[in-house]
Amino acid sequence: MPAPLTPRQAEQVLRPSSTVPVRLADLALAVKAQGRAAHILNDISTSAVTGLCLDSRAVLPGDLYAAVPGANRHGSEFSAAAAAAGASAILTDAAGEPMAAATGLPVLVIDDVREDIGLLAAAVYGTRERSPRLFGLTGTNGKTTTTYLIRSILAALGETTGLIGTIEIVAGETRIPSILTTPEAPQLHGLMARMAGLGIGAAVMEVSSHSLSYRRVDGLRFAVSGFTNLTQDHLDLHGDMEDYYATKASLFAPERSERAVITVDDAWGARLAAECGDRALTLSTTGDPDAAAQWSVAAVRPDGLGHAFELRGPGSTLLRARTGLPGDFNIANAALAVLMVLASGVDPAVLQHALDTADPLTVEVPGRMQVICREPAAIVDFAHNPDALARALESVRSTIQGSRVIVVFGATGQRDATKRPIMGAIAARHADIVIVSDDDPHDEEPAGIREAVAAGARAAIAAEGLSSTVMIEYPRAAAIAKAAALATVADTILVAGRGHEIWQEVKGVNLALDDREELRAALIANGFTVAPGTAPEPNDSTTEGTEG
Ligand SMILES: CC(=O)N[C@H]1[C@@H](OP(=O)(O)OP(=O)(O)OC[C@H]2O[C@@H](n3ccc(=O)[nH]c3=O)[C@H](O)[C@@H]2O)O[C@H](CO)[C@@H](O)[C@@H]1O[C@H](C)C(=O)N[C@@H](C)C(=O)N[C@H](CCC(=O)O)C(=O)O
Ligand SMILES: Nc1ncnc2c1ncn2[C@@H]1O[C@H](COP(=O)(O)OP(=O)(O)OP(=O)(O)O)[C@@H](O)[C@H]1O
Repeated sequence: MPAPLTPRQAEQVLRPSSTVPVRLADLALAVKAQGRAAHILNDISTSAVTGLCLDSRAVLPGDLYAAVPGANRHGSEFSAAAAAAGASAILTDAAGEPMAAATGLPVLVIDDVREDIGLLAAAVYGTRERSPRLFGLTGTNGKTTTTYLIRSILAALGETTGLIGTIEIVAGETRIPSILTTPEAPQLHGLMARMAGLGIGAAVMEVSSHSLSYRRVDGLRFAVSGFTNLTQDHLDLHGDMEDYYATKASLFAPERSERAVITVDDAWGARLAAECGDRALTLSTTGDPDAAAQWSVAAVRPDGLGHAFELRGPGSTLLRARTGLPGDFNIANAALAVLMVLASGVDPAVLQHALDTADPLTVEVPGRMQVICREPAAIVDFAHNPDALARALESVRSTIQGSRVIVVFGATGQRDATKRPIMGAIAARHADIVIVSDDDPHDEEPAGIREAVAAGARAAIAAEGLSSTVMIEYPRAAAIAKAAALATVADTILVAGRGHEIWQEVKGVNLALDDREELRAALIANGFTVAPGTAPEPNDSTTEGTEG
């Protein structure tokens, strides 16, 4: 496995090949124009910057290093490191001023760096003038899958599209694994400028609730934003569902998103649609004839591993589509992708032609309902919250008499602990054999996490009279091996929670672990024939494109 790129190498490949220097004084004026204070220390009238960066470890020569207060440290503690890396100036707040000024570099001091970081990143990279047409996806589940589907439809329409999300960042020939689902504002604006420089006309990105909380998408204007669904997740950050909703909903503010496509299958979607008014297209995927939506999924029928369906819109508008992706929820993702492309202004007849001729909704999404073997059916999926796990388990249940569902999963350490027993109970309800193992324990003791998940499963079995069996197996590779050893050809194995991930973090150490590889090897060891891998994966090296 090639070594991961260093933060500086990653920064280098995600930036535009050149930028016009921007004077610090002009950046100060941009902040003041918003009615906020700004002053410059150690100034020389020619102070100018060619990039913006939030991390001293990624600073490139000529950058403005943005030193923000974090959960652990104030970024100004890294001022000297940023200066040593070649930063031309530092952007910080009053608390960061002394350490930043001590470097002798010019320092732009403003009240709250995160509040203006989008504005400043847009100014440094000129993204207000030149940026790809942007599609944004938010919601608890389905963002990654839907971004791949949109990109695939746009490719079928002859368009090259950039991609930013949990799995990877793709900008032309550059393709690198992601650190964050939604990068920080400076990197996003740099990427937009890079893509524009490469002649990439559209970009599709996941917008996490963290990114909205941390103002990472500030200064971007989305042509179309889409909402998948909202169920429990990230309550460690948001505290309650109301805050989680309000954060997600902020993507759809008129100054941020021109158009919206909102799945109204849950009450949160219905509320968001009401708040968006005319800017939103609404989508119902439940088959409920009384659903109040402009577009609805109808005439669903199984087609290979996936489904064919119709999208019925206002008047007699009709689009026919099919997706080869397993899982009922992928109908919803596919429908949302189609409508987002439609909402971007593509002619319905042209879109229908692309859907009919290129099968764009059958693209493989790494680690999302990824089929490793057909007999037994063995699937790796990223489901790592209660709703996703329930829906993934429901959708893999075979109709073969006597077939069992075996699930392997765990829960992440140092994240929303309330999910653990809930997910255990869901597994006990939907699977016959529940093998509880580790996810990313991070710094938490793994035994306690496993026990909390298993306790939820056992409690559900006792309370609901379920017949499922619960066992604890670790490390995760052993749990996967156990599942393969227990399986017969009629059974289904679902390895849930880690999807495309290739590193497991245990107490600060990254251990190589790829569920797909472990599952393949375990199945082969038990005499089963596995499906060949099809999707090329991003690796930790990158090919750079030529800017046009
Ligand atoms: C909880 C969270 O989101 N934290 C983010 C936050 O970190 P922090 O406040 O702890 O930062 P800190 O460690 O105190 O450091 C303060 C500042 O010093 C800088 N620093 C730090 C060390 C150094 O050597 N040099 C340096 O410049 C840091 O870049 C930071 O700006 O600011 C950092 C700088 O941008 C982020 O990298 C970091 O994301 C961490 C890595 C993270 O794991 N975030 C996750 C939870 C996240 O955002 N996830 C969502 C998806 C969630 C989902 O849907 O599953 C995402 O969009 O990725
Ligand atoms: N529309 C959906 N509704 C419910 N569950 C879904 C939906 N789409 C996908 N899932 C489930 O959620 C998992 C994650 O899917 P995906 O990566 O597409 O979503 P995501 O929103 O990007 O998730 P994350 O933010 O956690 O990366 C899938 O592996 C699948 O189990």
